[in-house]
Amino acid sequence: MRRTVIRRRVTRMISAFLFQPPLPISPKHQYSLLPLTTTQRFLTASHSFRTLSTKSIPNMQDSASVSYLSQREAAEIDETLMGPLGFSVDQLMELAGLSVATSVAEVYKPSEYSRVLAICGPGNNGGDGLVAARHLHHFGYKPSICYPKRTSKSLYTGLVTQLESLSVPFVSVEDLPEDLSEDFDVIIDAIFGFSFHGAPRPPFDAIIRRLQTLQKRPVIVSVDIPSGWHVEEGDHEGGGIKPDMLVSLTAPKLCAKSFSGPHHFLGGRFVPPSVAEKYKLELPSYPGTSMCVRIGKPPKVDISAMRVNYVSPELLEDQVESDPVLQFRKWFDEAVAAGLRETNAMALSTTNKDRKPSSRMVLLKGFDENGFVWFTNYESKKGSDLSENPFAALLFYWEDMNRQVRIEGPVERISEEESENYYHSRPRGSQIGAIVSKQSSVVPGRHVLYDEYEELTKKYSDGSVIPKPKNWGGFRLKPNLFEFWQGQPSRLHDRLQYSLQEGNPAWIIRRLAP
Ligand SMILES: NC(=O)C1=CN([C@@H]2O[C@H](COP(=O)(O)OP(=O)(O)OC[C@H]3O[C@@H](n4cnc5c(N)ncnc54)[C@H](OP(=O)(O)O)[C@@H]3O)[C@@H](O)[C@H]2O)[C@@H](O)CC1
Ligand SMILES: Cc1cc2nc3c(=O)[nH]c(=O)nc-3n(C[C@H](O)[C@H](O)[C@H](O)COP(=O)(O)O)c2cc1C
Ligand SMILES: Cc1ncc(COP(=O)(O)O)c(C=O)c1O
Ligand SMILES: [K+]
Repeated sequence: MRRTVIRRRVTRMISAFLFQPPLPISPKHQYSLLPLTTTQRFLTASHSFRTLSTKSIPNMQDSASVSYLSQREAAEIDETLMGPLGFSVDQLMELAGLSVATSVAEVYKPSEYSRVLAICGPGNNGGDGLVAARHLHHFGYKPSICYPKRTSKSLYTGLVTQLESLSVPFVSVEDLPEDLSEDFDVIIDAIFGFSFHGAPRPPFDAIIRRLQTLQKRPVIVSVDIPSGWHVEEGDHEGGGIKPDMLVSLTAPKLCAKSFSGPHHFLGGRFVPPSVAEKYKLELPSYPGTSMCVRIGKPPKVDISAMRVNYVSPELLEDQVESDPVLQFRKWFDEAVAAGLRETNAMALSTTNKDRKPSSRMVLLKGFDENGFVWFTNYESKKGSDLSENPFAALLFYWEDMNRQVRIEGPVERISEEESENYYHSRPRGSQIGAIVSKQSSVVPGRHVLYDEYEELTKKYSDGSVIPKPKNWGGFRLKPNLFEFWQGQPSRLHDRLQYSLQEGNPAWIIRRLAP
């Protein structure tokens, strides 16, 4: 009985919130937003063995636009989340701080940027900084905290205790080193958030002045608002801090429009659709299980300076299998166990009769001592290359494991029966796709494929057998050469090559110079 009354009251509160007119957000507050680029994925690559990153590339729909909030809207959303929508401040702060920590980890790897100073202000922005520091500690960074104006609320004393229990040092303003660049790689600016107003008061005024003079290092990561900036007008007087990274929470505030640093991220993956609808919020979708998403323009990168230093266990002659197929099995299984996506994706290189090479990705569908099998259209470019020159090279790159495998050898078609069996094991849509696609031929437009696909889908909607096109089937490459490559520091990689000599079934293992 009581529960029904409460439920009714909550329902009323939520609908009151939903039907209240939203504050207008003008179209000029919509800015463009780009999906995660290959470059960013490259930059986020770590330096040793990793397990699967759950990140995926956001689709193009995400790149429409992003809305900006006024100070009033930000405060109103905050109240709504913690009122009718049932969140507690602790929860939001935890998620906000985690978003900040994951954004930092996306761009600044602990191997290069381990020494973090979180400067925390008196409000919730400061609380976000304390939470972020705790997560960064667990991510492998070495955070220190400067928290000059503490509050006695249990949420904050709890956050301080948690950090102290991790032996995270607290530094007073007076004890901060003269030259911040000597002791720190990253500064988390968690001084003021969206409730900042007026001019900064001591001791934060002096701290902000010090941040204004920083050059390249340490980098500044501002939480929600670059401290000292006007929440809506930004750095309106000029000369404010120039953060390298801004992590906007919930949605960017108007000041973020004048942020010109290289890394703008959005965090706070907790906005329910009702809030987004009411405030007409255009927000990007968060990729996979990520707590943050890059917004704004992609960073300018110096391509010539892009490199990853591989660190891996050594690959030694006496540790590998004498049979390369077994060695491949071992690495393949390890890549699968590490959760890599499409472990069976491989580059297939062929040449035509004029010795012109061409490469494309295909999926490995089976391998054993008889060879490595993939499926395709026999009348495709690769199919015609292989009929002109029945030799090919396969290449696997398991990036997260710093491993590459090369396989070369003659190629032949598999039996019709094998191809039939495999074809009918595929999803029916892909079977129809194979009929529709005269692979590698010119198509006047997507609609041509789609129309035929629709037609055939109808035709086979009764569940009857979809006949395999004659020109679709498998190839098998019988290896006569393997190379197992393991990335190592200073480009001194391990390369173990397996080759066969005429008339001798035993594989010869040789180390090649990297
Ligand atoms: N969904 C959300 O919205 C979420 C919001 N979250 C976070 O909360 C932040 C907003 O927090 P907040 O409201 O506590 O305000 P914030 O700006 O941290 O500090 C206010 C303090 O600063 C002080 N102060 C103000 N001006 C000053 C000055 N000139 N010089 C000196 N002091 C000044 C002010 O004192 P007062 O002036 O009131 O005496 C008060 O003590 C938001 O930006 C985001 O980071 C996330 O945690 C979760 C999700
Ligand atoms: C990861 C990945 C896997 C692919 N797997 C296959 C495959 O197994 N068979 C296939 O015919 N095409 C596959 N494709 C498409 C090919 O890369 C290629 O576009 C197509 O086969 C036409 O190549 P061609 O014109 O050189 O013959 C795959 C593409 C990618 C990116
Ligand atoms: C054109 C084409 N054919 C075949 C395949 C292999 O698909 P399946 O795994 O269904 O055999 C792919 C995979 O990407 C493909 O793109
Ligand atoms: K801040």
